[in-house]
Amino acid sequence: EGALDPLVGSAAERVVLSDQVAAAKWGTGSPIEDPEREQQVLDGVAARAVELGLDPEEAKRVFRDQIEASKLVQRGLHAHWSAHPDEQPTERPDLGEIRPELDRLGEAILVVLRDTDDLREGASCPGLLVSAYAHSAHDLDALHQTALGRAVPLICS
Ligand SMILES: C=C(O[C@@H]1C=C(C(=O)O)C=C[C@H]1O)C(=O)O
Repeated sequence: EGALDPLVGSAAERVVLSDQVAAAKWGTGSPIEDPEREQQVLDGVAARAVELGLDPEEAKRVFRDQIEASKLVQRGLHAHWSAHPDEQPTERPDLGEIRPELDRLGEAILVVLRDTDDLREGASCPGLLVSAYAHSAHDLDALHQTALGRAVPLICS
């Protein structure tokens, strides 16, 4: 497995978990975008980055992309479900149970960001990133591949 596979794999897990977020919000009138929760996520990321010895601004930049990727999935699924009512979710997951899972994935992403700090500055990073993307995207449909592409462009610093 390549050196960036764990990092891109965790970003892919976050993108896939966003399906549950989309289902939690579907039919409730809750907007996909929740700026207050985004700010909480980013504040938590910055604080944890400092503890881990990561540049908090860099960590926040990476997580702004994770958030955009999640909203891309949610918007894509809501559009799909509007057009294909037979594929709408039949159960509504509890957002309050999904967000702690997003937080756990966020922690995993921060730890692997720290573990790959030197590697991500090196000349080999773009090649490793493409290879990790290919491995993770293999199992994803087009929407989730697009979202994963949105999630990882700032990984090589
Ligand atoms: C994932 C959610 O949807 C959006 C994306 C967020 C994220 O990726 O962390 C946070 C808030 C929302 O703007 C959510 O509401 O939890």
